[in-house]
Amino acid sequence: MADLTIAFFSLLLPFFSLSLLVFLAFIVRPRPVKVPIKNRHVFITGGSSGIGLALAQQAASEGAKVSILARNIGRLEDAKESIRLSTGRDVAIFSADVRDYEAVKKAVEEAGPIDVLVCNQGVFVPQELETQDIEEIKFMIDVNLTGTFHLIKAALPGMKNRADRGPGSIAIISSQAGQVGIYGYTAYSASKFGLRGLAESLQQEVIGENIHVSLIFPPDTETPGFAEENKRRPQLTSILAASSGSMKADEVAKKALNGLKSGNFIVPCNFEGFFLSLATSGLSPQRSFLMAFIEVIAAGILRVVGLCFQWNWYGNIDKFLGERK
Ligand SMILES: NC(=O)C1=CN([C@@H]2O[C@H](COP(=O)(O)OP(=O)(O)OC[C@H]3O[C@@H](n4cnc5c(N)ncnc54)[C@H](OP(=O)(O)O)[C@@H]3O)[C@@H](O)[C@H]2O)C=CC1
Ligand SMILES: CCCCCCCCCCCCCCCC(=O)[C@@H](N)CO
Repeated sequence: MADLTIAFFSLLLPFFSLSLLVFLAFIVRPRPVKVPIKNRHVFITGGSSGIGLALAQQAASEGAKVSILARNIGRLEDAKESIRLSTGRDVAIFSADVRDYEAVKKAVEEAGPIDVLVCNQGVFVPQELETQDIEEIKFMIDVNLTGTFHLIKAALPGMKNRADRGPGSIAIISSQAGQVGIYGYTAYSASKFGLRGLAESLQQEVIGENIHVSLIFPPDTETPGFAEENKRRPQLTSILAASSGSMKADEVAKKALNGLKSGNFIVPCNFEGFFLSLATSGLSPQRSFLMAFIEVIAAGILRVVGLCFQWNWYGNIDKFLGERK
């Protein structure tokens, strides 16, 4: 018996692991790719604040030609000035509301063919569904989800005709609330989960054009938008979201930029996010056979870890509701 156990661990286990690795190396699709940004046109929505502004700053400092889009022209001008001061480079600014398809189309056409489109604009007003206004629910779906449809549809014709024909990228900023539902985020989570369906389907449609889709999943991030959110966030939302800690906008932007340059489909931003992405890998495309290997090996145990998180969250909800009664 002991001999068999030794044989299993010393011979069979390495053999099976190696076979799995080789198998995955052959089958993972799409193939790995690198998306350069130097001297290329990077178009970032929501680029006047928070994560989008940090992205614009970093892309500009890496030598990209950057365009940013948002509604408020004053804040766009401030962003342009601060990027010029910190990087010495000029960014083009476009004022438009992503909910207005014609306005988006006009801005995108004026900006010229895009190599890397970053859909980062987003609004988040957490509240329990029962008390949240229908208008606010639609607002989140319209800006976060429908707005992203508008952008991609407007940008695709130009992207297909991009000057250098090199690998292009469409990067979408989701949220960890787009990987797991969290109390107070019914509308917001729905808008962010929707982006995943959009991204998974879109990747199959644009792979033939050498365009690569990335979905970025940040945890709570210190931004002007987050400061606003905190003024009215349900306490339970904050308690559950704290399971994943918080990051600075610069750190998230760095992860997002590295993720899209590596052509990764799923881009986690922190330690917890890495495990959350493994636990929710589902049927998403995976370019790296090593990551695919980790996903396969970790699947069972991560389901147990995920259930422990749910146990903890429902415990918190129970406690909180008990205290309120
Ligand atoms: N901060 C966080 O905790 C987290 C944020 N995220 C996501 O990251 C993204 C950026 O968030 P963050 O940096 O915090 O946000 P901010 O609120 O700081 O900035 C939002 C940006 O989006 C623009 N924007 C908002 N609405 C529209 C619109 N209708 N049309 C065009 N532009 C618009 C804003 O400009 P203007 O108002 O002038 O239009 C601004 O430039 C969002 O998608 C968010 O969901 C994900 C996880 C965590
Ligand atoms: C199996 C392993 C599990 C690992 C841990 C899971 C932790 C999940 C926490 C989810 C937090 C959601 C924060 C959303 C932030 C956001 O989008 C708002 N600030 C609005 O912008």
